[in-house]
Amino acid sequence: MAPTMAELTNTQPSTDISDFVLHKGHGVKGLSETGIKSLPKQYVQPLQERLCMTKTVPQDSIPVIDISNCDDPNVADAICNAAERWGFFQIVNHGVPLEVLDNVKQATHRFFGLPAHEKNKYSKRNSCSNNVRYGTSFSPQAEKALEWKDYLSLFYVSDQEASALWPPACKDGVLEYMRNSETVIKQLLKMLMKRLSVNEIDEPKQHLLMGSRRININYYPICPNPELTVGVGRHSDVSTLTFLLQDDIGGLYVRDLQDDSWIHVPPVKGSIVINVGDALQIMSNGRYKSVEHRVVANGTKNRISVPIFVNPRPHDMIGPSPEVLATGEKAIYKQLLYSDYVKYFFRKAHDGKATVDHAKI
Ligand SMILES: O=C(O)CCC(=O)C(=O)O
Ligand SMILES: [Fe+2]
Repeated sequence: MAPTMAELTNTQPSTDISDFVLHKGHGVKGLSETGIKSLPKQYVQPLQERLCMTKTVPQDSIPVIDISNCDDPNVADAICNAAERWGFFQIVNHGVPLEVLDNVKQATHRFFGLPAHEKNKYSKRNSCSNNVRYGTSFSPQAEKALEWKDYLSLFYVSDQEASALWPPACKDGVLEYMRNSETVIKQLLKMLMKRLSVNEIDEPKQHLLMGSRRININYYPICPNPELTVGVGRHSDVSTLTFLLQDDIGGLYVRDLQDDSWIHVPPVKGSIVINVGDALQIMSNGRYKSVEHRVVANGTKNRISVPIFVNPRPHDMIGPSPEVLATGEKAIYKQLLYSDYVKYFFRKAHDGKATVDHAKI
């Protein structure tokens, strides 16, 4: 049984908290549910990593784009302009049924609602596959301060593997959401690549752009002293595109490239948040922006999100597209093996744009 608040407080040695959260699999959700009243010290972030509300701009927002008519050149323009200017946008009327979005949110709550010992079957230590991983924070062994988030990360190989290995509590909802997202992901990539003079997405290009997918289900429980920590620290994604469903709580902030402020991404019913990842920034030779973002912790509400990271395959080489360089533009990024790039990202704590800077020539 989970300890009570009196048994598990800030006065406990940090090894007890780590054992409870990390090793026994209670996660920060379990910690939050003990009724803990103050933030354990290992979650206290350095000042510069907390989001200072004076650096947020409440009146600004990223574009919300209606994509019901994908063949309309104005829609493609809006998508490509947003990818260049913001690196982030929301789409509505995208064709993924509301019911599918609701089902995957329910599936997420079902998984995190399981007892710790059930979730812990999928931890790094216990999981029977590297493609299924339950964990907490981002990279606890590399971090000086932990992040207030639990997750289940699922690397998709095939429906058959997913059926055999993914947790029964969530697999159907997650698979349904993945299947339903495929058409719109292809449409978005087609529009984005056209502006880069890639007029046809043939099979090799399709593999490079979306040859592998990872889906995470994230849980950000109620946090004591949310102002002292983060849900997710500043980072950009290593994907080509990220396709993110959030619930109605809010808390995701995006860096405004023009003035360094942070902009909230408000929940819009039925919308999907799309962001450019590092792989697309590299392939576009810097034209599309993989922008830093972060999630704040919340003192009164639990939040979930479900990102699909649309990626190259691990063994693909990524670099600026030949079509982009055909005009004589100078490459600003090296050619890299995608799996090396991803390993570099996961070896360290979240650190803003350091991963993509590492790919510069
Ligand atoms: O929870 C969110 O809204 C964003 C999560 C995120 O940025 C990520 O998982 O990479
Ligand atoms: Fe992200």
